[in-house]
Amino acid sequence: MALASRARALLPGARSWGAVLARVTAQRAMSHRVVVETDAAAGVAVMKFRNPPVNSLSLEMVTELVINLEKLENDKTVRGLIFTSESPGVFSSGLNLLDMYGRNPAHYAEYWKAVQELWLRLYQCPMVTVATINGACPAGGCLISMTCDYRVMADNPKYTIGLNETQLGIVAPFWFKDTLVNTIGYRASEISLQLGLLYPPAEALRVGIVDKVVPEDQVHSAALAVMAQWLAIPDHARQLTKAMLRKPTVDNLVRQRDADIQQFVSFISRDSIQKGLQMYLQMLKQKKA
Ligand SMILES: CC/C=C\C/C=C\C/C=C\C=C\CC(=O)SCCNC(=O)CCNC(=O)[C@H](O)C(C)(C)COP(=O)(O)OP(=O)(O)OC[C@H]1O[C@@H](n2cnc3c(N)ncnc32)[C@H](O)[C@@H]1OP(=O)(O)O
Repeated sequence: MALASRARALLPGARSWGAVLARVTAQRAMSHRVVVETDAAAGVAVMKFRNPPVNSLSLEMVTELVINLEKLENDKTVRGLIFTSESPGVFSSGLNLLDMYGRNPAHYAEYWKAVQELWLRLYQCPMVTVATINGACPAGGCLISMTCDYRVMADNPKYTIGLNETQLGIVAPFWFKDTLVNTIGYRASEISLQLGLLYPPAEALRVGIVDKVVPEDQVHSAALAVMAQWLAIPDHARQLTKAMLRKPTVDNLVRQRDADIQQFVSFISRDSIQKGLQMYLQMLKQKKA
């Protein structure tokens, strides 16, 4: 029931329960953009991103993430959750530019509501969450990892992490900013967010946007070791502490969710922003060529 209501909230175009379930089932049947492997004995699940080519957070991917998260939260045997990319090289390229470019306002609103839902769920997740950053991690990818309790990054100078929105000519929403400030502090956020900085591992560790940098072949074992340390703490004490620390930031978005959606739709629909996104997409294509 809870799953269906979540799906209905995320898929407002669907008119009935049947339509909601048919749409979700169809999405699932088409592909699994998220793969979940659970070690019941250890009480740990690993959620792997599988949305080629670059794990962009498309509407479908975001919806699958939310549905899988809700399932895991309802599974009382799972106490810890690790996020990683199934294919090393790109953890996540962030929000899907094609969900923010050349679409209509209804689509932008639906997309933004889903992205909000994902952040709200992740930031308040009662499980211990660890991001195993085994590839590039810009913008929305960085946001996902910053919602986790701990971040382990592979020591590969090709991989960078940060909120680079300004480099695309867009403005990170206030709750992205809040998450960054909570992670690295105010002054570092002023520099990081205005310049749209992407940090390679050593700098990422120095600024505190990740907590540990390890050789690439040890990134998964390091994440498991961190998880074991966190799972040694009694759940109820850790969960209440996490909720207490994060509640003001969560409340800030919950209070103004609809206004935030409207602001996003009006901002992203501007000709100048659409033009900027078009140029950025072209730049990505040219870089490839
Ligand atoms: C006043 C304010 C009010 C409200 C706030 C309003 C608005 C705020 C809005 C939005 C916030 C957005 C946050 C985001 O997450 S935006 C996304 C930012 N992401 C990036 O900048 C990353 C871009 N990508 C890359 O840098 C690279 O692709 C890479 C390092 C991740 C991987 O490099 P590779 O060399 O391995 O791969 P590529 O050849 O570059 O890419 C392959 C393929 O994938 C396409 N692509 C890449 N990233 C994205 C993406 N995020 N979304 C969609 N598609 C993407 C790329 O174009 C290539 O496509 P083709 O194969 O050429 O078709």
